[in-house]
Amino acid sequence: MLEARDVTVRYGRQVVLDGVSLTVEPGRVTGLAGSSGCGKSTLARVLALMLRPAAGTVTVDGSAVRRWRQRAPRGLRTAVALLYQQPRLAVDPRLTLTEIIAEPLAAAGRADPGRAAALAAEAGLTGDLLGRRPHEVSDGQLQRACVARALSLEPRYLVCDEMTTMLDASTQAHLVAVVEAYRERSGAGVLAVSHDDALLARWAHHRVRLGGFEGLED
Ligand SMILES: Nc1ncnc2c1ncn2[C@@H]1O[C@H](COP(=O)(O)OP(=O)(O)OP(=O)(O)O)[C@@H](O)[C@H]1O
Repeated sequence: MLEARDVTVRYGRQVVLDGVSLTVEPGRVTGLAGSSGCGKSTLARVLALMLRPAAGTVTVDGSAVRRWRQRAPRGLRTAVALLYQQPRLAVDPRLTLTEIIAEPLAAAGRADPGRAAALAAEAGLTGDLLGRRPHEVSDGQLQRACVARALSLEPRYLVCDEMTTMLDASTQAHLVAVVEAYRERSGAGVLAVSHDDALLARWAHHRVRLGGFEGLED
């Protein structure tokens, strides 16, 4: 289980999360909804070990997180993958899509071009796109590469923060299907953050609304 308990986050004097708790179970999709600015992305970053909360705890399959971002132990860092709304902010613009997808495997000393190619194909990237750099592809194509990259180290949890919000309906459906296929074969848990209630109604096993109705689930 990926769990945030009593998490508080402040930006300066603004309290963005005040004692919030949320769990993501293996093999299940938790939907996180809530109005704009209520702190969904902040909670997503805390759960992806990218942001240290001012108070509260995060545990990954029972291991308490004590160090964050690059200081977190590799085993914990790679257990949770984060997908953002804007893929252009998440990639090195100098790399080709193949290099972007292969990067985590190479960094882990497990370079495997065949696996990177298979992930790219599963994410719907055709061969002609793989040698291109981010500025030569669309947002949807770049997000496909980010999804392939996120799956490369077989994370136990995926945090999808408005992963498909900017994309057309068919790309959205395909990327959700790729994440779902991965979840079903790996047993990974998914946190799907979205302001799109219709998407969460289709995708999530249960939904949590942040802000005002904290803890209310359906
Ligand atoms: N790095 C930051 N520094 C200061 N304030 C921030 C920072 N990041 C977010 N905030 C503020 O914290 C609040 C919560 O932001 P957050 O992005 O977590 O909300 P959200 O629910 O994901 O919103 P949206 O649905 O619009 O993406 C907002 O008021 C935002 O302005």
